[in-house]
Amino acid sequence: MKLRGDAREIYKAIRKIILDKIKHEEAKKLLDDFAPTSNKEEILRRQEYLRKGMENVSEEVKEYIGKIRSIRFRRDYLHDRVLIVSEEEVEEAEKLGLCMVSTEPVEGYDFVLSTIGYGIEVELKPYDVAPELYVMPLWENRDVLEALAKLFPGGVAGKILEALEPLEEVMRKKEAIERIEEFIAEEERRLNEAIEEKLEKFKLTLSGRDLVEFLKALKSGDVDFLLSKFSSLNDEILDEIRKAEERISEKLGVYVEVFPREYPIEVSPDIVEGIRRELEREVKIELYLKSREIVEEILPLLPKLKEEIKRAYELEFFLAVKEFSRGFVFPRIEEGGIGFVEGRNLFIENPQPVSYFIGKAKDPFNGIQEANIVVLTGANSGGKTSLLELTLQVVILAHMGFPVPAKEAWIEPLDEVFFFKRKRAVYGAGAFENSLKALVRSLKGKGRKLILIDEFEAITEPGAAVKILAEMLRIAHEKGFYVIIVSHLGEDLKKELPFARVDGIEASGLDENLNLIVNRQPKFGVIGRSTPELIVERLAKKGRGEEKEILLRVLGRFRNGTKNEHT
Ligand SMILES: Nc1ncnc2c1ncn2[C@@H]1O[C@H](COP(=O)(O)OP(=O)(O)OP(=O)(O)O)[C@@H](O)[C@H]1O
Repeated sequence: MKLRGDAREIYKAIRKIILDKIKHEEAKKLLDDFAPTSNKEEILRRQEYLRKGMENVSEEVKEYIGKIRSIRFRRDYLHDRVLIVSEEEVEEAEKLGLCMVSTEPVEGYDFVLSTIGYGIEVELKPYDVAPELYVMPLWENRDVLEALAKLFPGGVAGKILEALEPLEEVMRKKEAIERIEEFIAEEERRLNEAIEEKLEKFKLTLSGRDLVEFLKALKSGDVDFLLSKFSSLNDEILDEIRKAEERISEKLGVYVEVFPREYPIEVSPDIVEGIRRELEREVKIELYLKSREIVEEILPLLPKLKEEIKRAYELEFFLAVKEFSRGFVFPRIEEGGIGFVEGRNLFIENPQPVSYFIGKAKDPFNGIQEANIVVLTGANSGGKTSLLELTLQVVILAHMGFPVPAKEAWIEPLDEVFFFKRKRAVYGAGAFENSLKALVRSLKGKGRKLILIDEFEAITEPGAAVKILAEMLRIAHEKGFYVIIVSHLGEDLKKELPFARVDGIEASGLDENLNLIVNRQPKFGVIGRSTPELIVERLAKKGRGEEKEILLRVLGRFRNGTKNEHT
């Protein structure tokens, strides 16, 4: 279905309301598949799809959907390994583009892979040469897998999580190695403090008798005795160092000798760096080997994982549609015009529900004049424009295959929908000419059309407007188009077009806050008065001083005028 004139704006506004309820771009994209269509079967197919989708989705999944992200697997060039192959295999190996390829052993790599017996034996397959490229993105997105496992119990995400479990230990090591400087610095400080304390104590506990013996030994040159006095201290220091190293090793998962055996204890950055590099190398190999084991289990599950992520986005989409269309109804798709019962304008907060139809008078409109051309008249600010918009909302959503904001609705599939918004009252030839052209264009050709026009007369004088509109509406009538036109010229148009129905929205007065009391529900077949006197009255009551006087005089003219009409 084609959207003409300002109808596209309404479509965009509806889309925005729906899209604002969706977080993920991937889920937002699903709405693109719901562009309005004139194809009845397609509309029904979409209705069925949405009906089922909304039925099966519940609020509880929201929490998990929020955690879903697409998991991207990237082909990286890995600089930590070299692949040694035979001359014949070089081309194939290089094509993999995963790491350095050589026909002979080369120095400077953390580990060596080979098809010809130099290092770790591999086949020339990407998942053999670089299994981490498959495994690591999954490991890094465990939260996504966990959310998917909750959304689809028994699915592949849960299986992948299980397969990843053996990685836990090596990943813990890897993380610890990244913090090795921090661990060592902390232990170094602790050690120095502990030793300092021991030295302090040692000095304090040297008794007078010890001192006498010490001096005696010094005199006699008894070195062994002297050293024995310090050896217990030395043992204690060594013990502290060992304990500190044990604590570090526990964190790293391998034993490392970090500290020099002398006081004060100070580890040079070079040594830390050396230890780190060595540990990293070990962990890389371990990670490679573990990944290789895991990748075999995981590879066959990846296509299904992609599907699960897609389904999660679909759930998010269904959830948004469900939220958007709470209290809505799927319209019946049938011939004979457009109608809705208790329609609620999406752009108005807490709207008064309005029922309306054009074309055939189906239940509950039985007995009301049927017409393809309807003139909507009535009170200023009564809700005429809003009713045109509501009609558009219902029509557009119905053609999207969506539920519509009403209790009941039916729609004849249309080829084109035109909406001509009220243009500012500019009497310039340009505005008039353009609007006229647009209106004429809408009447051209054939097809099932709905044309909504908001106060065309605002841009020309009423006399001319009646002539133009009467003739145009007659053409629309002859062509079987549906037209709803908002106009204050109801009386004149009714005379010219007996086949048209004129409906009216009425204001019955002002409430205590001087707001217009309007029944937004049009009365069928009744010309609605535009009640400008109520606006004058409102301003008169609100006004002050001379302004008030002027307005009261104008109001008086209305009252007298009315009296005169009756007498
Ligand atoms: N069904 C409704 N429920 C509640 N408020 C409504 C409803 N329809 C319209 N309104 C409110 O009434 C006001 C006037 O609506 P609208 O512009 O549609 O009136 P109008 O008849 O086209 O006015 P005008 O004669 O000035 O062109 C708006 O603020 C709108 O939000």
